[in-house]
Amino acid sequence: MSDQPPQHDPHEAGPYDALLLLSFGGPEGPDDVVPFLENVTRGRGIPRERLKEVGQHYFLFGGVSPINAQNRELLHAIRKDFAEHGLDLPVYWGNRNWAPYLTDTLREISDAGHRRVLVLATSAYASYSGCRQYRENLAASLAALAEEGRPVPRVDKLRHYFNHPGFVEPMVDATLAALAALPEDVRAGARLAFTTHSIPTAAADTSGPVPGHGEGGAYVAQHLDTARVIADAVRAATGAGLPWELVYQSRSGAPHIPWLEPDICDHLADAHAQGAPAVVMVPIGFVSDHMEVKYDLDTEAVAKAAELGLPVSRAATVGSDPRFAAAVRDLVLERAATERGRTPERCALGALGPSHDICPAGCCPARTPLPAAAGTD
Ligand SMILES: CC1=C(CCC(=O)O)c2cc3nc(cc4[nH]c(cc5[nH]c(cc1n2)c(C)c5CCC(=O)O)c(CCC(=O)O)c4C)C(CCC(=O)O)=C3C
Ligand SMILES: [Fe+2]
Repeated sequence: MSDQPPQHDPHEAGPYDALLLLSFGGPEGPDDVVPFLENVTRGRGIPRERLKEVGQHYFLFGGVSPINAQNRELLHAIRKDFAEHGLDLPVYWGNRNWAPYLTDTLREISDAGHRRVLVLATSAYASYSGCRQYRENLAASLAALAEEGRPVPRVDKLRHYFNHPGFVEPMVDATLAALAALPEDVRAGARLAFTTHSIPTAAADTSGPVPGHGEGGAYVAQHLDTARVIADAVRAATGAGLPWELVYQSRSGAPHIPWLEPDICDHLADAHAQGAPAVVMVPIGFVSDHMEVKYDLDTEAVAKAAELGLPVSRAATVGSDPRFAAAVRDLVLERAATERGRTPERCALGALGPSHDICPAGCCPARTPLPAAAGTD
């Protein structure tokens, strides 16, 4: 037991002097699509055919990804929450792959005199793509600042928040709403399909330590933990224990490289063949209803379901839910307290417990090692 009070000081973000919302970025018009895809795929060996196809997904939506508007809303929600709770911490926004670019935002942060920056990535789980790649981009941008002779702020990254109640509870409500949107006669037998981005199995197997489960596998273990919490809450709310499964979407690698399966579309076909009357798709792997949700689920998977004659509905992601904004404040205050040498309470649902604050050495390695900020290596 600690002799310190478990609460965090509700107004104290020190030693931090800024929060940076770090996201993926997306195109905002037809002319942006190709340069955006070039930014995303530089050096990643994605087949040309796949790129053409993904470009078409964006063109179908006028060349506009919803992700930037969603991040502007999240930024607004976080600033509003901080202001309402007397937390005086400036919040900035930068992206890995589109304007506002991370390097430009960090330059602004440095020029404003900030020296300790906490980073909230719009990715809730471990994995190379969801964590280290963001840290590599941070390191590259900080190196650019050093090159320009600017003061380089120290950056830390908030822990993975997949199991924070402020992330999970909005998804429980969204799942219940999606269930209610199904025709009444198929609701009772509906299946829950929790979806996330597929990644290469090699990346999944090295995605970081899992408490009590050994060295790798955090990506799948964390998703299963969140899925189970939501499924249990849905059972508690409806009295019906619906069958559920974790499935994958948005695979992009060459066919001979194994990626996590089953794909959502194959899952819909299997569920239908097994007599499932309906499926609720719950995209727990994503923070907002961006293109992977709007195209891969709402367009492609919905078309597949229509072809099968299988009723489906899709749960909303957390987006800018005030509970998520409050969770961000909680995570900031928690980490700030930890940095000040306190032992704050660390909120987490599920069986895995709160994730590590600092990524351990060798965590979610890249195929080609690059410098990474905000971690042990
Ligand atoms: C785990 C994960 C997340 C979730 C965590 C997080 O959110 O970070 C995520 C999010 C996103 N992925 C996105 C877009 C893309 N991802 C691609 C490619 C890839 N993603 C991967 C993984 C992930 N991706 C991987 C292993 C690749 C293969 C190439 C490589 O090894 O790096 C490609 C290239 C074309 C293609 O092949 O699909 C695009 C265009 C957008 C923006 C959507 C919008 O514009 O609204 C978002 C939020
Ligand atoms: Fe992606």
